[in-house]
Amino acid sequence: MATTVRPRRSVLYMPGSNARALEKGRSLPADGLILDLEDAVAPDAKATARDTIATALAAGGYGGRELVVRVNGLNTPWGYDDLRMAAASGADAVLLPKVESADAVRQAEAVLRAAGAPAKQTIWCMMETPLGILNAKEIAGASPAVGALVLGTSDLAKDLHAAHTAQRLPMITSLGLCLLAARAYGLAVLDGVHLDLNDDEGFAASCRQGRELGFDGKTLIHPKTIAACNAAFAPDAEEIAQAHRIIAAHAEAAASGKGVVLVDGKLVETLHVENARRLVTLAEAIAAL
Ligand SMILES: CC(C)(COP(=O)(O)OP(=O)(O)OC[C@H]1O[C@@H](n2cnc3c(N)ncnc32)[C@H](O)[C@@H]1OP(=O)(O)O)[C@@H](O)C(=O)NCCC(=O)NCCSC(=O)C[C@H](O)C(=O)O
Ligand SMILES: [Mg+2]
Repeated sequence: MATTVRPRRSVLYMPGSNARALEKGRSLPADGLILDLEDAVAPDAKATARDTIATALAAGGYGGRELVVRVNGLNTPWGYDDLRMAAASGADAVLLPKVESADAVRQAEAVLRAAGAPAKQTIWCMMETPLGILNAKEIAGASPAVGALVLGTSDLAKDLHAAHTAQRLPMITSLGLCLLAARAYGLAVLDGVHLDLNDDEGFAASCRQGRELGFDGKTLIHPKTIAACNAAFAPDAEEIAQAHRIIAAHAEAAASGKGVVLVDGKLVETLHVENARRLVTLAEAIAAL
């Protein structure tokens, strides 16, 4: 199954009610920006924030950053208007909050398409309730329009009555189920936010853990965390060099009729070459940003 190679190392939430943040997003080194209408925006500010986001996206200037609008749910007074604005906004994707079923995805998709959303606009799903996590597979496969699963570990911890711990053990089952569902359907998958902005060490550890688990990147709440996140989710120079060694050694072995070869003492088969190619492609995409 094809896996995305678009870099999504760092994806920053920006409250739609904060015009300064939306302006700042044009120059921040995040791979993606989530222009938020949901939890970061107070009820009284929702309608104004919707207009602010529409105006900011129409003005452009965001370069190659992937632009995502997080809407309110269709069970709220704002959901339909949010989806209609997002459909016409030029955003690359629309992020649905608290998704719990394939039907919820299809209902939102119908509203988007009726409002003229372009076919290339994808749907991202917040995975942040116990029922949503249990239905991760049906949500991931709900429609070809689904492009990514995004972990909402704050809402999830609340609903699970779980603690935010350094090792994130209370989250591991949910993270794993979402990763399985995303990879099974060839989707991108992004880790949740780290809430403590004074905890650089804990943030770095959660990035490392997220990458080791297989996440494409992490969602963020503050610009000061972007650089560390980008570094954590990018292959480093040694990984890239090793990937090239694997590709070259396997090609040489194949030319002499062998299917396997040792590189740095480790067995290399076709599957390792596929992984090495994915890594090199990602590194090239990052370098091209
Ligand atoms: C957390 C904040 C409220 C802190 O804001 P502030 O006090 O303004 O921070 P600073 O003074 O340190 O800001 C320095 C400059 O950076 C800009 N800034 C800050 N945050 C952002 C941002 N997110 N995007 C863009 N720019 C930002 C400030 O404007 C300052 O700029 P300058 O004027 O040039 O000095 C704030 O960071 C914030 O609001 N963060 C986002 C919060 C948010 O979106 N929360 C909702 C998403 S998280 C979530 O819901 C996850 C999920 O659903 C779940 O359940 O887990
Ligand atoms: Mg949430």
